[in-house]
Amino acid sequence: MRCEDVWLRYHRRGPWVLRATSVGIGPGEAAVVLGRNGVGKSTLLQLAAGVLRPTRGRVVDRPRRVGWVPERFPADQPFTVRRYLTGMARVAGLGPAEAGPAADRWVERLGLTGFRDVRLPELSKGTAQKVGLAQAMLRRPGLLVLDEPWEGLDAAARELVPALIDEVLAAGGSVLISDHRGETVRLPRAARWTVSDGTVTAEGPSAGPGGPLAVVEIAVPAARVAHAVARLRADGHHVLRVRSDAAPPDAPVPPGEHPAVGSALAVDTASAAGSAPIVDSVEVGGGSVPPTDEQGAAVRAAEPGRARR
Ligand SMILES: Nc1ncnc2c1ncn2[C@@H]1O[C@H](COP(=O)(O)OP(=O)(O)OP(=O)(O)O)[C@@H](O)[C@H]1O
Repeated sequence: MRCEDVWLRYHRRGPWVLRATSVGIGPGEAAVVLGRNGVGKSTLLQLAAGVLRPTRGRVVDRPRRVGWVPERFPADQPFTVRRYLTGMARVAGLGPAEAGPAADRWVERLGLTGFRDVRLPELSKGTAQKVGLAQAMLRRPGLLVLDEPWEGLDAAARELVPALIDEVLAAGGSVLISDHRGETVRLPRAARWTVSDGTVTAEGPSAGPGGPLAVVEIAVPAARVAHAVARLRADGHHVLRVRSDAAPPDAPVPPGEHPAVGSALAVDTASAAGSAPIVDSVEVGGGSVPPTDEQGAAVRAAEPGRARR
């Protein structure tokens, strides 16, 4: 998605909120929109999402599927959570047989099970915000636009936001996100777009010390996945995906293989220069590696330029 010389004002003779704005993000990239209150962050996000049209200029290369989570989810609609999400899944193009299960999946994932049959106007702000997140993810978006997504969320849901972002990025989507609480320190690889006086200054994502990045695949016991992911994130790594590829419990484990039952695919995307990612696989599973070694192996392998020797 690219904004090309975009100008916006809300009224014909009103002040320009954005002037001559040219910024963009590509597949697998994220940008955090920063700036003081009222400076135009939401306006920029709405232009990117296609909710607003530029007064001048244009927005190009916007993916077909955009997930848009506004700062305040408009909960004044007379539907239950499940009915609303099922309807939104249909709007997003899912068939009648897929829409209900997709809604149910996201109800569960966002901890909304107890609110399934509650009408939207009766939800608290934070719960409504979760419904907003769910509707944006019903079909994985090519561009996910999140306006202050952490606002009003409880701790469990706040933890989920970076995971959703990672999923969109890992699938080759783009993410644009505004944040005045500084929560996006959790997204160290995101570009920073600062809005000030009607203009947007973009600073590219940091390649980190040592330049090119590596993707490291690690295997951990299923019971330790959450712990391993949390520690990798706390160390500033970018967890791309968690998958479960367990052998059936009774299946024999071939000699020399670890009986690992869960794995996390960490850590980083390819370098900004567009070179292919270096992929290395480090097995630390099987329950025989103490936590410190497990973490050490993952982090060592994630260091730029050291993944393949
Ligand atoms: N629908 C609207 N009609 C008229 N003016 C608007 C409208 N929406 C926003 N504005 C004005 O545009 C400017 C930018 O607003 P915007 O909501 O984009 O800022 P923001 O940086 O997201 O603010 P905040 O951090 O408080 O959410 C503000 O002066 C605001 O009053």
